[in-house]
Amino acid sequence: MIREIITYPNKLLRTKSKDVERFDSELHTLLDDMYETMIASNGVGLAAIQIAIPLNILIINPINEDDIQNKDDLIEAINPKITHKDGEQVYQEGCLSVPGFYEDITRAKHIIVEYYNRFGEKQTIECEDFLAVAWQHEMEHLEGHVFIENLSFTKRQKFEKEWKNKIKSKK
Ligand SMILES: CC(=O)Oc1ccc(/C=C/C(=O)NCCc2ccccc2)cc1OC(C)=O
Ligand SMILES: [Co+2]
Repeated sequence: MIREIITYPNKLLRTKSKDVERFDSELHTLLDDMYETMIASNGVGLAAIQIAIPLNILIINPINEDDIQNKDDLIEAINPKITHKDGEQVYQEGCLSVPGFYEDITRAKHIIVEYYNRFGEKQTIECEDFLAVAWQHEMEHLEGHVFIENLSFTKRQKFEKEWKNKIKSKK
């Protein structure tokens, strides 16, 4: 089912998530709910903490070259660890927990990640460019960070001002 996505500055987003211990049907339901929730909000990536579950789980469903978000390309990662990163790239990121705000963020260009799939099988993925951005963005959520924390002081001030006006205009 579709769950509520918590948004900045909800304190829960600052939680450091814990490793998954059991690869059971409860985990599978959570993964299915994360997928439904992400797709319903036009997202390409989601970490469990964004639906208030402090577990090291993230999903990424990249859009392919034909501009289709194919479920065949869905990545479900449990207890992921980045084992290697190098290079540098800038990408304009957005986040379902910071709706409507986009900013250029610098991250590693190429990474290697080890993680477990929904059946507890160990996987290793090597990726770069967009997929590397998505992985690093979602992995930051597991550490209790949101992408705007990478902004320079001045850009962060600009964001906070915009965000306050946005929330005021909503009320
Ligand atoms: C108003 C609003 O909510 O705008 C959005 C903001 C973010 C998003 C999705 C962001 C997202 O999936 N981020 C995952 C992390 C990521 C960032 C950059 C590149 C790879 C992976 C969707 C939005 O909704 C629409 C309709 O575009
Ligand atoms: Co995000």
